[in-house]
Amino acid sequence: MTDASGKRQIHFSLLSMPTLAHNDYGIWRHPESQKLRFDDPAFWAEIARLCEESKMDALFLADGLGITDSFGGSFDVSLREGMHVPVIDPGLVAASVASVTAHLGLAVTAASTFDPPFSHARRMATLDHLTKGRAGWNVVTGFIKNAEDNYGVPPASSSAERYDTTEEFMDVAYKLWEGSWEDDAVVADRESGVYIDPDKVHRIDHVGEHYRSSGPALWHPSPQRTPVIFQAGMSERGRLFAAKHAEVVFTASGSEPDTYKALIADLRAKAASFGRRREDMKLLSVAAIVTGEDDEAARAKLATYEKWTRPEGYLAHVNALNGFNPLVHDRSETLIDALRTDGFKRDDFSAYIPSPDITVGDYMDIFKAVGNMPGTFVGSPVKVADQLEEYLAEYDLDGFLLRSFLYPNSLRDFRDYIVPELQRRGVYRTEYEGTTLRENVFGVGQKRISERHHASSFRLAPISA
Ligand SMILES: Cc1cc2nc3c(=O)[nH]c(=O)nc-3n(C[C@H](O)[C@H](O)[C@H](O)COP(=O)(O)O)c2cc1C
Repeated sequence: MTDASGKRQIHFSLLSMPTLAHNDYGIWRHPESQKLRFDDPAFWAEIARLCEESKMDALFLADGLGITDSFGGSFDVSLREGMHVPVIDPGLVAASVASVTAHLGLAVTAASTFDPPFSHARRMATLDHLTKGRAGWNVVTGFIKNAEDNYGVPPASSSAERYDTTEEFMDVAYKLWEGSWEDDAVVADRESGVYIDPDKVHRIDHVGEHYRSSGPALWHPSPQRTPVIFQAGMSERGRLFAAKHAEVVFTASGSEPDTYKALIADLRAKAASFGRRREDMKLLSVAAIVTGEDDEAARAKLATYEKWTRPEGYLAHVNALNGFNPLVHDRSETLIDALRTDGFKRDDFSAYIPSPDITVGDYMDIFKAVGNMPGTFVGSPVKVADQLEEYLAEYDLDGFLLRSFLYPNSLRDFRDYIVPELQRRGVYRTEYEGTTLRENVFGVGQKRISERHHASSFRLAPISA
């Protein structure tokens, strides 16, 4: 999106998780950290308000439905580090901040693998109602073995198979959101006493390979109907899925520049092959900002974050995503050799591995010096704003999914230092444009999913804006 002067507008959402440690391992021990309160609604109210005061598109909440046993086949590292455990239900956390915010989108991660589409579609519609159109859904297919065991679902034979099943899950959900109730089904006519016009509510009668659902949807259409779809597919199949379904795609900026550029170009090309336009899909890159009054203040903050960081959590987290365990290799081995020994193909390590040319030891050290992690911007507001603008232009991105090191201080720094600087440059909103999440991502008037999106093929009739 550009403003009247044609400047590329930057989008931000906060990447968080209702757990102790997500992308901030060990920093909960910082004397000013409030992260131990991750189960306190007052904590989330403060975080949500800070996001809204910073005019972010959304608070994005990650989730995982099992404990990872990344290292050594036990839960010990995850438990010791509080790495995504305990984790409370992000959908309920999102609902708890609905009434303390008025503009902020609330994007919730939910896996397609464990719940039937009907109950998921109902929960998202409820969130969209409670927020008056600010719900988002981060579609994940679930990759944690313990989650499959918890839910008693048979393990998928491959990630591609999970995506295939998820395709059908999406269609059932779209049918329920878009194709069950007509816009004017609720008449609420006091005179006749009729609340719903029965002719305007329809069964969906879905019978597929994996799911059956008759409908009608049990809920009336919410402001956005389909929530804004977020997704982070990185594999070939995952990118194809993102290109078809995602309205906001976020990518981890962990690769070599050329690989990362190719990944972004590929996502855009794949989206075009589904008949979607450049502006129909926003691409965000995961980033972290450490800032203060000047460079020196920012560096001093970074030093305290690094003092408290525990790399074990990062290593276990990344391992859970990419399956690579550096601890079984010699520190002097080059990363590319280690990856090849472990059976990785070049394509597999595009996302979470900064450069295959470094050694295994260098790789592990990145997670100690968190300031050196890819996508980390450290410095004065002017320096960081320069870097953010350059980064977006260089990689053809639309914005950032921000990690926060120190809760809530890093968010206050973003609000107080970076937001005014970007606004001064005319590249960041000073007020929310619309009332729904989709409008704030795509522009006023775009409450409903685009007619170029696959979901719209399930619509019953022309929909009033
Ligand atoms: C920033 C970011 C956040 C993610 N959050 C979650 C999450 O909360 N839950 C989850 O199961 N997967 C999450 N993922 C994993 C992705 O959904 C996806 O599985 C991963 O990027 C690998 O892509 P692939 O499935 O195409 O192999 C996240 C990925 C990224 C880059």
